Amino acid sequence: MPPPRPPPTDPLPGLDLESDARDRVLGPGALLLAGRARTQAPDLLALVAAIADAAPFRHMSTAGGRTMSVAMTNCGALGWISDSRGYRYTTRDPLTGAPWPAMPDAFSALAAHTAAEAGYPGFTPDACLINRYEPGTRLTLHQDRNERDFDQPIVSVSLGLPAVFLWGGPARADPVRRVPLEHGDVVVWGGPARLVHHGINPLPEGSHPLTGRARLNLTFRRAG
Ligand SMILES: O=C(O)CCC(=O)C(=O)O
Ligand SMILES: [Fe+2]
Repeated sequence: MPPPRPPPTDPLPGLDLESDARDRVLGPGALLLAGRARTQAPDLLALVAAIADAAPFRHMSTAGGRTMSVAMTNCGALGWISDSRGYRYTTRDPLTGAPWPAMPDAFSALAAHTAAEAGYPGFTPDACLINRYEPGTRLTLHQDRNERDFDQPIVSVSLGLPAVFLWGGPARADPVRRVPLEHGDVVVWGGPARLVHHGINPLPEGSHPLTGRARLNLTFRRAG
């Protein structure tokens, strides 16, 4: 049975406001909010498809000359890119020369709401990186550090195939925990956790009713 509709006065219709048994504190400043985007997922995925029509998924290259296995695009005022000159944020899509597609209201509302639930009120993202993983694709351990203000948290939304999130520490050599992420899960990290190393294990083979052989991840940031 579908979940009951929120009353019409709900300012954020469609959001899953309930806590979940899989909710988990990953460490000081970092929370897994399980399933918070599940109800909205079909709408989010339709918005991703519209964004990818204007700004196609592409495999970016690194300064070292490698091609990233994760396919990426962006929406919002700023988009994260990597090329032979390194990592940075741009206002335009280098592939098309056009500004990145606008961030849909449903995206910013979800990010703001889940950030507030995790203890970061007033989060207004200006960048949403959209990652697409296929089975075998991984994201090696890294810190998100191309943003101006590390006081702003990161909000990360998982859609489609499940994945194992690697959650380390501020130092690269810190022990790494394996955190299963499912469709609709939201991870928020900031404050003392803002520069924790994290990554995604190679995606296992599988097929999801909404995304097929893929996992989509939305990473919301205040970049500028
Ligand atoms: O796919 C994920 O869950 C993590 C993505 C990530 O860490 C990033 O894009 O910087
Ligand atoms: Fe990251």
